[in-house]
Amino acid sequence: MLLHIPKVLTPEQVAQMRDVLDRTDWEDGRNTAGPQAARVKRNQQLTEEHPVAQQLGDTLLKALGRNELFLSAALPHRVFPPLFNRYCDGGEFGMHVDTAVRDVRGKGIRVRTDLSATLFLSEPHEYDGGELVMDDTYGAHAAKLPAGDMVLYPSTSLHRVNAVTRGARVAAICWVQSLVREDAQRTLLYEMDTALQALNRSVPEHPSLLQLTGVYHNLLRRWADL
Ligand SMILES: O=C(O)CCC(=O)C(=O)O
Ligand SMILES: [Fe+2]
Repeated sequence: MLLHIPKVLTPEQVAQMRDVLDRTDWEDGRNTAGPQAARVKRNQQLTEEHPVAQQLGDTLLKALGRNELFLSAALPHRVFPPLFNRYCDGGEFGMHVDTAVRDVRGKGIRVRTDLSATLFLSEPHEYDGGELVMDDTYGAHAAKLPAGDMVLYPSTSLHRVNAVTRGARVAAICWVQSLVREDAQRTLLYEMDTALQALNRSVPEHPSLLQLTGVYHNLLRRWADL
C-alpha cells in the first residue's frame, strides 16, 4: 500500500527544522550506500548518528507516535532513527531497493525494513524535479508533497528520486519494521480499522461493532510478529 499522510509536522516544526538544516554541513550520500545504490545515489545526507539528525529525528518520531493514520497503516514495531537528505544541482537517486535489514549502530538493535517513508521538508514550488517514483504491480506512482507531509510505501518496491534541476529538495527518511510483515495483511487491517473508526463515529451502539472489533484484534494477534 502506498499512502499519503498529510500534516505529520506543523508548519512551525517544518520551519524550525529547515532553519537548522539549511545551516548544517551535509555529507556525501554515497558514504552509506550499498554497492548497488552507490552507483545511482547522488545526494547529500545526515545519517542517524549526526547530532542534528538525532535532535530533529526525535521530534519526527514523537509526531509519528501521535499520528493515528501512521499508526493504523504502519502498525510500527520498530522505527529506524530518521536520516535527512538533500538533493540539488541535478542530484538524484536512481532506481534501487532499500537494504532489507538495518543495524541501529551502538544499540545492538536491527530493524527489518517493511515500510519506507519520505517526509517532505521543502515545498514543491521550491524545486523542479525531485519526484519520488515508486513501482508496484500497478505501475509507477510519483509523489511530490507539501512540506510536512509524508509518503509511506512498501520497502519491497523499486523506487527512485528524479533529478532536482532547480532549487533544493530536503527530506527526512524513515524505515519501519511493522508488527505485520506482509503488505497485503497489513493493508487489510488498515482498511478494517478505517471502517471500524467510521462505524464508531456513526453507529457507536451497534452490537456488531463489538464482534468486528474482536475480529480485527484476532487477526492482528494471528499475524503479529514480535
Ligand atoms: O529521498 C527520498 O525520497 C528517498 C530516498 C531513498 O530512497 C533512500 O534513501 O533509500
Ligand atoms: Fe530508497
